Amino acid sequence: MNHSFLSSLKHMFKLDPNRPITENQIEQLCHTETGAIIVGGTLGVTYEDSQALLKQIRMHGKIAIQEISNLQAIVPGFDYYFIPLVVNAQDPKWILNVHHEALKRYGEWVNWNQVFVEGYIILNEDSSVAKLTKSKVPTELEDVLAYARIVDQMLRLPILYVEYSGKYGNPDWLKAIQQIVEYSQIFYGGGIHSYEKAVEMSQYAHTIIVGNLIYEDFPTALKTVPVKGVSYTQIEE
Ligand SMILES: CC(C)=CCC/C(C)=C/CC/C(C)=C/CC/C(C)=C/CC/C(C)=C/CC/C(C)=C/CC/C(C)=C/COP(=O)(O)OP(=O)(O)O
Ligand SMILES: O=P(O)(O)OC[C@@H](O)CO
Ligand SMILES: [Mg+2]
Repeated sequence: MNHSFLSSLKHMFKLDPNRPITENQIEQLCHTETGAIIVGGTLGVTYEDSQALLKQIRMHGKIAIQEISNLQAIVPGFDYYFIPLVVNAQDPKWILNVHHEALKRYGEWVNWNQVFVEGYIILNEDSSVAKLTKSKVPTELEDVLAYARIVDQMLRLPILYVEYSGKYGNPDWLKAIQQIVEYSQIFYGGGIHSYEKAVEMSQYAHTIIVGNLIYEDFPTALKTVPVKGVSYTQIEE
């Protein structure tokens, strides 16, 4: 592991610019021990909504990361940018075509020290992201591990994002992924709806991400963050 910022992240919240949240709720999220706040979603993400979230996160001094999902909504001023690359997408637009388009427009202004590419494996076929990217969702572990090897060993991407968006994943699969990954930081996201689930997936992922729960059960979302000094079970680096 050679990315000190990434390796400091145990937990992150993901705010969807397309969903309503109050200023007070953002303040409460920022005052937890979460490592950073990601701004991103699959559908209906606009420049204005993303910028409004950035402003509020900034007010509370938390690290703000934009996860870019469409070209029209790239907002300058975030601390970091995460660029998804969906390795099981079947629609070529979402493999590298959209990235090519982005770099044609913005390539000369990108500060690469702020950018991390995320190799996404989409594992919930009912999620918006699976439908948008026409992802081929594996049903066998051996296929998942082959995708993980593409991200980790073949492409050497800094982040392997195991994405179950909207559904809790299979901890055995995460454990198997953890056992073969050597380089990438493992992000896990999907269906974390309690502190216990956060602890369970933190055994197998370096970083867990909580999204929908913020909008469905705010008090429980706050409770998924490890308390200062009482961290989740640490995984060996
Ligand atoms: C000038 C300046 C500020 C430059 C900085 C910008 C920068 C670093 C540019 C780099 C150039 C570049 C390569 C940009 C990439 C552009 C781009 C549009 C990439 C597409 C990425 C992609 C494959 C998107 C598909 C969707 C996806 C993977 C989204 C990720 C987020 C996600 C999975 C959210 C979960 O969805 P959610 O909304 O929660 O789902 P539900 O609705 O079901 O809940
Ligand atoms: O919304 P949930 O299911 O928490 O998933 C979080 C994140 O992985 C979505 O990109
Ligand atoms: Mg969501």
